[in-house]
Amino acid sequence: ADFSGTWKMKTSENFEELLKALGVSVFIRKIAVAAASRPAVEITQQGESLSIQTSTSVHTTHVSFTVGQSFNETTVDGRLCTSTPRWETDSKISCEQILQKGEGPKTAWTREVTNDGELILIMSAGDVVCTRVYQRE
Ligand SMILES: C=C1C2=C(C[C@@]1(C)C/C=C/C(C)=C/C(=O)O)C(C)(C)CCC2
Repeated sequence: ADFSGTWKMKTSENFEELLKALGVSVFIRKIAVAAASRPAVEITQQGESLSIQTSTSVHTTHVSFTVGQSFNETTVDGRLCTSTPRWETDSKISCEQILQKGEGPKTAWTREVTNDGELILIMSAGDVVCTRVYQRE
């Protein structure tokens, strides 16, 4: 599947609960929830390699990875981790994360392009699951 595109978020569920599960303070959570309510997501994909830029008013992340190869990124609450993305189906990437330092709930994400051209991001922390749906601009 092709993840490339400029994506705007349509719905988000449990984002604040996800940050809470990760121990983010209520003050920072309020900033993150407000900023993350209007993300600009830019994805370019060449074969197995993806580059994902996620911009908000207070924080922009940029990751590049090749499916099947581990890479360093940060968890959604900003902690360094080693991520291992794999194809779960030919249109869904599942990525397990291992914190590089310290302890915390198990985190992971999946990104999937659906048949009707939406992008679904699922982020988990322990048993809390956040679902965000994007549409191409
Ligand atoms: C604004 C965010 C902030 C934080 C994380 C982030 C970056 C959350 C945004 C995530 C998005 C926009 C995900 C997506 O939709 O892919 C921190 C808690 C580190 C600090 C406060 C601001």
